[in-house]
Amino acid sequence: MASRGEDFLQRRRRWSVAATIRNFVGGRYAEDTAAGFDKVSPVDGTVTARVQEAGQSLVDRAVSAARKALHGPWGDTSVQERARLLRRIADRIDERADELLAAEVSDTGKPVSLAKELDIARAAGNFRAFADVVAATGLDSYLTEFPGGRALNYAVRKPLGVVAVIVPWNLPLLLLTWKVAPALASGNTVVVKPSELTPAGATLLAEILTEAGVPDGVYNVVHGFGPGSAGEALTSHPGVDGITFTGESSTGSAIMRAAAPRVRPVSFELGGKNAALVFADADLGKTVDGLARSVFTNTGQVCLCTERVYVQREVFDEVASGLAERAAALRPGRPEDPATTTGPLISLEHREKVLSYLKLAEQDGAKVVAGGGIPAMGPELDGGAWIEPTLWTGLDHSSRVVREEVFGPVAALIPFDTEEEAVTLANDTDYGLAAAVWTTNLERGHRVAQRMNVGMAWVNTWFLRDLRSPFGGVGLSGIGREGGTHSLDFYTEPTNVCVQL
Ligand SMILES: NC(=O)C1=CN([C@@H]2O[C@H](COP(=O)(O)OP(=O)(O)OC[C@H]3O[C@@H](n4cnc5c(N)ncnc54)[C@H](O)[C@@H]3O)[C@@H](O)[C@H]2O)C=CC1
Ligand SMILES: O=C(O)/C=C/C=C(\O)C(=O)O
Repeated sequence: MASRGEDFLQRRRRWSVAATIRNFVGGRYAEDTAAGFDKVSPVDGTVTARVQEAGQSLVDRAVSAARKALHGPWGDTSVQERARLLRRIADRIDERADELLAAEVSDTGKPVSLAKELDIARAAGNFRAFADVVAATGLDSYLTEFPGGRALNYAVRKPLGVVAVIVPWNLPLLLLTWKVAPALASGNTVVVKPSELTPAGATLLAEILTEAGVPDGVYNVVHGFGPGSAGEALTSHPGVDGITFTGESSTGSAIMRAAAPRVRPVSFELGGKNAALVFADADLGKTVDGLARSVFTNTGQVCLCTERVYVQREVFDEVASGLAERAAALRPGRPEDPATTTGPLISLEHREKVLSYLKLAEQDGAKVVAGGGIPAMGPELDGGAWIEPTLWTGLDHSSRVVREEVFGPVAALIPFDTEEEAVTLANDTDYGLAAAVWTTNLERGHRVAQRMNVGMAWVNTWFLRDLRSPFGGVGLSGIGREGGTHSLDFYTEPTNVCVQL
């Protein structure tokens, strides 16, 4: 085992990320592993770190450490103690926000301004929100009357146990803490497998949790890939009691198969092909602002991003040209440059996927009204995964571009005539994560939002979050809900006690 002190010192260098990113097991960095892989910057294609890949034996050790911690003093902590601990973690995140920011930016290449406002703020916010939720939430109790007697029924929550947390690369710290905070609030221990593309933040969080007083073995990190690597070893591990996952729908299916033999609970937040519905009565200025945010935020790499924009015919041209202007105004560049308003895609491999849809759109007869290719970034940045924000009109609803999740800064704009037609088009998808309705007619806003076959529908806004609300999707977009007490429902098992009086 490497000493904890050495690593802390190494990692305290502001704005730089340690050259070696290691696994964290039982409260310590694990010894060097035989296998490893490079972390490549999406900004310029340079190698920024070497990541130690966990094999089966290290995953075994991580799960054992988590099990041992569950049966140690952590298992006896009260809800109030855990709520206090979560608040200390949030405070420590604030104190080390610059280092987390450096890790997030190095992981993803996203603009510093975005990472600061969205990801780092939410990391602390997630711990505070679940401290509040767990402290305030009780369970049902009933006085049960029956002929000749009465009984008291009440339920107590117990932690699920050892939870595997598998997260993707698009909002790595936000999504990790969104799962780790309620898992710890509920008294579980976790083994985290961050995306192989974004390993730094989860590792730094291990130090922060340890400093805040999280006992050894409660939070473990194993690095690696999915199939044949740490991801598969973890999700198929018999010592894991539940799996929470965010990522692609097909990965969700693979994880479900891994969970099936022992019938373990899963919570899945998967992909989306989210629609925006713009009615002619919408405030078009605000709508185009909102649409631009919903299509282009994080270079379109948020599961909630809009990729289908249905616009009532009489305002179609105005909305299309307004949104195209917004696309053209986005400034790609280095994350730390204050003028930068958009980052690269996560990797050259992901850019290949997005480019394949750009090509397909043209083959399917799309008119490209913005972007459509790779921007010239200059010799320093041309090795990065840059892509132009892209908008299409003229695509048929049957095109794969309109039906499949692209996960980039792209959208197809499609006209409609009636509310009924808009609702039918928006719901004509295998996914069902999010939708946004843009109208000044609030009656219509409520009506249409409620008819959306999704987990989350916004009216005149997008990605406005209350962390107590249910978050998740239907169809290919997921199983279950997280957020507020919905998270506690996943991360705990209630035991009902019935006492005859
Ligand atoms: N929230 C969303 O909707 C997201 C969607 N995507 C989409 O998924 C595509 C692929 O991106 P990936 O990063 O490869 O997403 P992914 O779903 O394959 O990976 C997400 C996480 O799951 C792990 N994983 C993959 N296969 C696994 C397996 N069989 N068992 C256990 N863990 C496994 C990965 O290592 C990573 O930590 C992207 O091009 C994008 O379109 C990616 C990230 C998030
Ligand atoms: O919890 C949130 O506010 C955001 C979640 C976003 C995703 O799940 C995603 O992009 O995968």
